[in-house]
Amino acid sequence: MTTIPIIDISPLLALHSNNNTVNNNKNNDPNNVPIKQTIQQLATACQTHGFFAIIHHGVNTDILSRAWDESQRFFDLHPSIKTNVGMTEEYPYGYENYESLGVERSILVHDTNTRERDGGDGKDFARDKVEKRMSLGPDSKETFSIGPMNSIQSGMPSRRFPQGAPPSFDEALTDYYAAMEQLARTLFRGLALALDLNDDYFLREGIFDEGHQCALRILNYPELVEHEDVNRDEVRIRAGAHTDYGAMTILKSGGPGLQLCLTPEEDDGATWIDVPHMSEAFVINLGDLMQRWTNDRWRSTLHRVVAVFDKDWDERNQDEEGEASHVYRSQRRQSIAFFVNMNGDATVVPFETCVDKDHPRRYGPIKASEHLMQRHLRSMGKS
Ligand SMILES: O=C(O)CCC(=O)C(=O)O
Ligand SMILES: [Fe+2]
Repeated sequence: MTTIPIIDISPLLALHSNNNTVNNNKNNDPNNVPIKQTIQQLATACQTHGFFAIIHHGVNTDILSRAWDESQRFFDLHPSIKTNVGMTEEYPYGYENYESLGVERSILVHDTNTRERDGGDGKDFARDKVEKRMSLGPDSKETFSIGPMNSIQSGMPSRRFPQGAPPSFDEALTDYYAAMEQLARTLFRGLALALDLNDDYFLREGIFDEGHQCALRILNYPELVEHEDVNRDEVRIRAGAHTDYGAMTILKSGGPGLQLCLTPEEDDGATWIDVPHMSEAFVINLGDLMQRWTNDRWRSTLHRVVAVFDKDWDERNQDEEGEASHVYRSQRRQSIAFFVNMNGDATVVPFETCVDKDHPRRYGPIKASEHLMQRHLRSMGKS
């Protein structure tokens, strides 16, 4: 299959009624025909590519458009406002600016504290530095993330929003986060049934409850402009190839560019296929934790974001006769990723339904938070 399936998840929404339990109502019965079809489509998609698009998901369009518009406005703010909640070791959210050259690495972490510590002169120095790095583009992307609402149960730090950004930004992200939590619960019911488990398997206390560690990240890929003399056969990377760490990711993207890898490794022979952009859909991809949990039956697939160029005129670059030359323009791209992570203390051991004599257990038990930490350290080259 050279594209990802589009799955209508409306039959799953009914599974959510009546205090999250499946009752005898026909629409809520996992054996009814539309639900069975959806479950079958999910099982096939998770096993083939670990990627699928969902439609008829029931997410309120006002929540979507507010989060979208507020994100765009946020990224248009002055760097000194955007960077005032920086990502640090104790606060793994906030603002980051990456260089996307195959490997993602943070090139900018400045927060208010750094500036305050720098004293009077330091303020200007820090701002200068921020702006220099911001103008490093074109191969850059910037992100802002928030963690769970419930810091006590999740054990994660309380949310921080940048001073100077409007309260409507905080509200829009908070509402979007809540809508994604609900969508994650709906999807979890479908995924559990696709694994022959009880529909509330993932939603049990201590596994995915108020103490989960989901993270919401808004992303901005600035516009890229290149001149005709650049080698057009070379792929321009906007987000380097990676797999996501957690259970799954719910992605809303604003344009083409996302690709998934059909081969397990990114090497010279790697085959990349485009994930089609559909404005009304979310793209779901499974993460490493789900691959481990399913004993490698389901896939956490390597993906990346590349620049898609259109030929355009360069009005700024006219010759003596006033003739403009060509440039190649890749539009600014925005996306919102919701990383679905379990409760930190949830123990993950391959499901019984994924282990048999032909598929012996490949992994021992691990706590979800320990798995995330291992993945994080590996990405930083520390393990
Ligand atoms: O921006 C996108 O479309 C994908 C982002 C992504 O894969 C990620 O943040 O993990
Ligand atoms: Fe990703």
